[in-house]
Amino acid sequence: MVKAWYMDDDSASDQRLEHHRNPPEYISIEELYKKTGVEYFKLNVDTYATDGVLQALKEKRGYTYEDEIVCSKECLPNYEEKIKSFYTEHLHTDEEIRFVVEGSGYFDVRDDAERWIRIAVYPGDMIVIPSGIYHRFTLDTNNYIRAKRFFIGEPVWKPYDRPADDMDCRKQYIEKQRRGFLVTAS
Ligand SMILES: CSCCC(=O)/C(O)=C/O
Ligand SMILES: [Fe+2]
Repeated sequence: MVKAWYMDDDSASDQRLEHHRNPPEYISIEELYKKTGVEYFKLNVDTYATDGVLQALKEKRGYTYEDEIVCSKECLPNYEEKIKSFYTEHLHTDEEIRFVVEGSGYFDVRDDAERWIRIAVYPGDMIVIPSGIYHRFTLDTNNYIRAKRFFIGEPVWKPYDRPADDMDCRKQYIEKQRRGFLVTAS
C-alpha cells in the first residue's frame, strides 16, 4: 500500500532522503484525501495497458491527453534546473496526474495546517494532486522515475511558485478544503 508520512523539519539535508519525524508519523491515504484532496489509485503495472482499469479511469475523468516523463540525469533535458524547479513549492491551475510505471519518488503536499506530507510513489501508483494545492516533487536516492502524465484537454505544465495565494485556483482549493473534500474520491 502507498505510504505517506509527516516530514521532519530538516530542510538542510538531502531532499531525496525519507525525512521521517522521530518517531515516524504515518498518515493513511483516506486521511490524506480528507486533509488535502489528494487522490490515489492503485493500478496493476504489468497489465494496465490491457486490463481496462486505466482506460475506464481516463474515460470517467476525461483525461484526453497522455504522455510520459522520465526523470533521470540521462533522460531529462536541463536535469538540474528541472529537479530544482520540481522541488520548489508551487501550485498549478489544473490537476497534476501521474502514474508511475518505473522507478520511484516523493510527492510532498501541504496539509490543512501547512505541514508537509511526503507521499512515496512506486510502480502502479497513480496520484492526482488537486489544482491550487502547494506541493513539490523529488526523486529519491534511486534517482529514477518514469511516469505517465494525464491531462484534461491541452496540457498546462506551468508551475506558480509560492506565494500564489491570490490565484483563483488557490482560493477555490482553500474553499474546498474548508468545506471538506466530501465528494467521493473515485
Ligand atoms: C514524476 S513527475 C515529475 C514532477 C512533475 O512533473 C511536477 O510537475 C511536479 O510538481
Ligand atoms: Fe507540480
